[in-house]
Amino acid sequence: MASQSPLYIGFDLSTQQLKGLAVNPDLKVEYIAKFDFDADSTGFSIKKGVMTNEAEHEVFAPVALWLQAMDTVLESLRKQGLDFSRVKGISGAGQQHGSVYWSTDAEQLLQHLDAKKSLEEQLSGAFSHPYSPNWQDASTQQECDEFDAVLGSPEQLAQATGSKAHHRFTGPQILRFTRKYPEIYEKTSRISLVSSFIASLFLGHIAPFDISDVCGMNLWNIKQGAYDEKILKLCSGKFDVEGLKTRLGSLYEDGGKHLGSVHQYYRERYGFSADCTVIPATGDNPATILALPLRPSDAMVSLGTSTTFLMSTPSYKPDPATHFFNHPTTAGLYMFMLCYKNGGLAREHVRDAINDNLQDPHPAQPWTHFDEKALSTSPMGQKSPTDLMKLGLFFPRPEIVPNLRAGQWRFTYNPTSGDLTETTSGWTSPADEARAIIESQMLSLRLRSRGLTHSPGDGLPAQPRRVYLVGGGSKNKAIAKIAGEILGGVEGVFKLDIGDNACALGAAYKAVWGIERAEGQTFEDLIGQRWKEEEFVEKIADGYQEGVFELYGKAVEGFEAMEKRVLEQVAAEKRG
Ligand SMILES: Nc1ncnc2c1ncn2[C@@H]1O[C@H](COP(=O)(O)OP(=O)(O)O)[C@@H](O)[C@H]1O
Ligand SMILES: O=C(CO)[C@@H](O)[C@H](O)COP(=O)(O)O
Repeated sequence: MASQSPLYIGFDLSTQQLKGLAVNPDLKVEYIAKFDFDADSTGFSIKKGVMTNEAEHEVFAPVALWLQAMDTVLESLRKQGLDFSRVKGISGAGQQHGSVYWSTDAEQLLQHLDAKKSLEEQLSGAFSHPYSPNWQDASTQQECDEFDAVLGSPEQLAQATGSKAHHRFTGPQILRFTRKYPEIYEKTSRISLVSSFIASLFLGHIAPFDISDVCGMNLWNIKQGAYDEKILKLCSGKFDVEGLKTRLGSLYEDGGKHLGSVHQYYRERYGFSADCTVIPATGDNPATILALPLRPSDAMVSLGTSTTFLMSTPSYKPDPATHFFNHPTTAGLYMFMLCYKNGGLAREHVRDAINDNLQDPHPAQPWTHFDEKALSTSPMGQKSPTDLMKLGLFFPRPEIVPNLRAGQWRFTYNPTSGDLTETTSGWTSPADEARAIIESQMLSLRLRSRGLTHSPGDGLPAQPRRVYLVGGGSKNKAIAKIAGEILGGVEGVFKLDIGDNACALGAAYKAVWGIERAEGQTFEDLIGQRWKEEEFVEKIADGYQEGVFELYGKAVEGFEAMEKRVLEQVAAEKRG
């Protein structure tokens, strides 16, 4: 009977919520539950899932919040009627780079979980530090400078680890931790990523890192398939390098590795069966590319709190401006990524300003006015082809690409003469900014991904075959339309049937593959065979449109010049 078929659970522990969903072997979602950190938690002074210490540019999240979320999501799945004895595999997706610091009691506490108590009640003593640095943290400039120098240059660090040093990457974060909290570091038995933290909860002991998510630490030499000794030496600070190695632990190449059975706690408390196996949880972005059998010519744009641009590719071409990770399931493939801090929250700032300006601060549909403004403004704000283009950067938080302080900059650009002027004249704020912020974000993606796209033939310009939108913002048709105009996509812009749950879905598919694969069968092969295109994806906007795509090609040149100008200005400010 279909209702007795196995189930596979995928969790997504992201910035603003925990989601858990269960799929059957046909890849169909049967159950889904969500815990919104701000709306549903009790006892934490968080905003948008995090806490901040502005003075030191720190952003962090309480680990106990995630335990409360896990208790609640499991309970909610049970209340929906999920029969946990059907679950054969569990995997997860964690916000990338965040680190969890386990106490010396952690293994004991995890091993002896008491089914009568919640996780939150009994794991408070399992952490040497109650907080996990969040990917939005910008406190590690000094450590990043040291990481960028350790192999000679940022280029060489990128060549070895897939990325130059970034504030949020776990290596620089650990080095700062050894300096800010040396006594706590000494009392830390193990360090997990958010992904391996999820797996640890279900295994009842501390799980190894995942082969893809480990690439978000600036510690793993991707080509050598090992930690880089020189970098580990730097990262251990004044402590010994062997101690750091113990805290990090070893890992498996195989993303479908059977880590062990679900812990007794879950069998007693929820009715899981002993043959439910834990498969390594990965990062939220690597999990997102597992939500469909992605082809190397496709692009995914994840419109979550961060905006990320993802491609699966056989080529390893590291560059300080981008990221390469091991592919989460398939040896020989890599994940290419761009990541922006100013994604969803930056768009919300413009949305709120527009709503306030219309004296409708809380409309029933919060995005209606934003969408209407975005769609009624012409591309680049040009009413006629001879008008100047409007270009801007909208960064309420310090940005990663390019590495710039928080701020807003507005320009006009003459695509014929190349004249670029910093001015607000001609701008109607905030109305013009709805289209301008989407254009700004998409132009940056097009600028930085052009080396990886190819012509689809018929004399067409280089562009993706398809653009898939996922994450909270993928519900927005105005964003989808403008994304298609700028990024192209010969077949169009698509959304997954459950677009804002893509990373939980990718994690669940990873569990399906980990358990059901035949000897040597790849993820793409297994998921490809079960994938039902017409049921799982929906075309939401046109992609390549002749004329508009080329107009935005000119805008990309202006955008590149604008970023260069702003970077020079900000560098001059710093010099005083
Ligand atoms: N209709 C919409 N239009 C545009 N953005 C939206 C819409 N609905 C939700 N969002 C955005 O989605 C973001 C959350 O996305 P989600 O993928 O759930 O987040 P995360 O995984 O980072 O926790 C919010 O910041 C919000 O701005
Ligand atoms: O830092 C990165 C990727 O490098 C972020 O993408 C985090 O992985 C958090 O993602 P969301 O919470 O926005 O999904």
